[in-house]
Amino acid sequence: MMEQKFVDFEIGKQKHIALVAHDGKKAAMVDWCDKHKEILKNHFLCGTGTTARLIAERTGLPVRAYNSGPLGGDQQIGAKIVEGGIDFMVFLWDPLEAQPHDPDVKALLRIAVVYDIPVANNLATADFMLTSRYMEETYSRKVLNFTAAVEERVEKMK
Ligand SMILES: O=C(CO)COP(=O)(O)O
Repeated sequence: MMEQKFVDFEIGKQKHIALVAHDGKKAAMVDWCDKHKEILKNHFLCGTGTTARLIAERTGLPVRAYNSGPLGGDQQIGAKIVEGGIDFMVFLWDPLEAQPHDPDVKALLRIAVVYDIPVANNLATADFMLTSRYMEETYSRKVLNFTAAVEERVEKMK
């Protein structure tokens, strides 16, 4: 039997949301979280170190804090996406400021696409996502079947 190229991963009704913002976007992120805290409180929240702390302090919501972005926080969140522990992300990256950890930023954005998780990179998209009917439902995201992909690659490399 031909192996499926993609497999379904379910995003539950309760989302595992990563919140990440560059310095120039932190105020906007904190304001946005405060404005939407009645919705956000129904989900599991996490974020890069500084962003998570600022959101938790302003809103009173529990936000699991990973390392600060430039110190590996983006990579930790990327790893969690790979493991299936994060399935929704608001990442307000700053288009007007160079980042020392730009490769990590790119890697996180890339892995979010690979794992087909909803990602907002600006407030308008974040608003659309948060008011989507899928916030109240489960959603089936499509992820490349890595078992089949590895099998195929191993056969090819032999
Ligand atoms: O740099 C970041 C994302 O790339 C954010 O990290 P902090 O939330 O620790 O500032």
